[in-house]
Amino acid sequence: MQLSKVSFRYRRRGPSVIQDADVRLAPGDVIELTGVNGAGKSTLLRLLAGLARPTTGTIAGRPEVVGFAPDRFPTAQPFTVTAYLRHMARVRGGARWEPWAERLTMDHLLDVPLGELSKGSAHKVGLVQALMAEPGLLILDEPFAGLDADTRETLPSIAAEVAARGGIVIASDHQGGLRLLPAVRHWSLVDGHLKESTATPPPEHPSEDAVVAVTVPAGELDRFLARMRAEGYRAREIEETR
Ligand SMILES: Nc1ncnc2c1ncn2[C@@H]1O[C@H](COP(=O)(O)OP(=O)(O)OP(=O)(O)O)[C@@H](O)[C@H]1O
Repeated sequence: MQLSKVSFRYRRRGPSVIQDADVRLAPGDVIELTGVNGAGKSTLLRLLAGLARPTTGTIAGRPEVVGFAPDRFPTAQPFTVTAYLRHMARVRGGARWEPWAERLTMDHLLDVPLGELSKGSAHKVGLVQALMAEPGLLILDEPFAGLDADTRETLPSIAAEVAARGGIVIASDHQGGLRLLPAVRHWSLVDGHLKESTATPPPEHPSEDAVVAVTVPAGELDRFLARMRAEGYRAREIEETR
């Protein structure tokens, strides 16, 4: 996917929110987008999603299936969570939403009307509708805001899995939630200009390794190891010696 000299302004004589963004996204990229409030992160994400069109410049090669989880999921809709997700699954050609709802621990929310959801719960519904169609481009606007600890921990592995099957993942994030993943690209928006920084933020504990042993049911071993590796840890099976 290629952005070529992309600029965007909301009003004809208004200021350019995005100026001359020239950037390429490759399958498997995970990108963290930062910038101060009002820098234009949501605007850039909407341009990438195809929900807004560049004022000038072009965006080419957008993957066919785009999943977009907005920063504020629109809850003013007369559905329960299940009815909404079923509807979205039909729109998405029979996509499976149930495994995602389970993974994001939403069982207790399924019968709740959208309008009665808390901010974090509504956000999870937005995540499920974005993930269910196996997007080639997954766009997450402030995905960690308001999420409970379990879901915050799950999200990086989900991003890594989407990338591992060739999807592009881009998330605006103030909280560094994706930084543990290996090979994350860092974009920042400053005065309308999109900059890529090559410097990876230093690990929190640069020279210290801790080794832990974890016991998991044999049937879950492969999934557990894959999840740990997706999050950038070195993980291997140890032969039981006792
Ligand atoms: N619909 C709109 N009409 C006019 N201006 C808008 C509109 N939406 C956003 N803007 C302006 O565009 C600029 C960028 O907004 P945007 O929401 O993209 O920033 P952001 O980086 O996502 O901010 P935040 O971190 O607060 O979510 C801001 O100056 C904002 O006021």
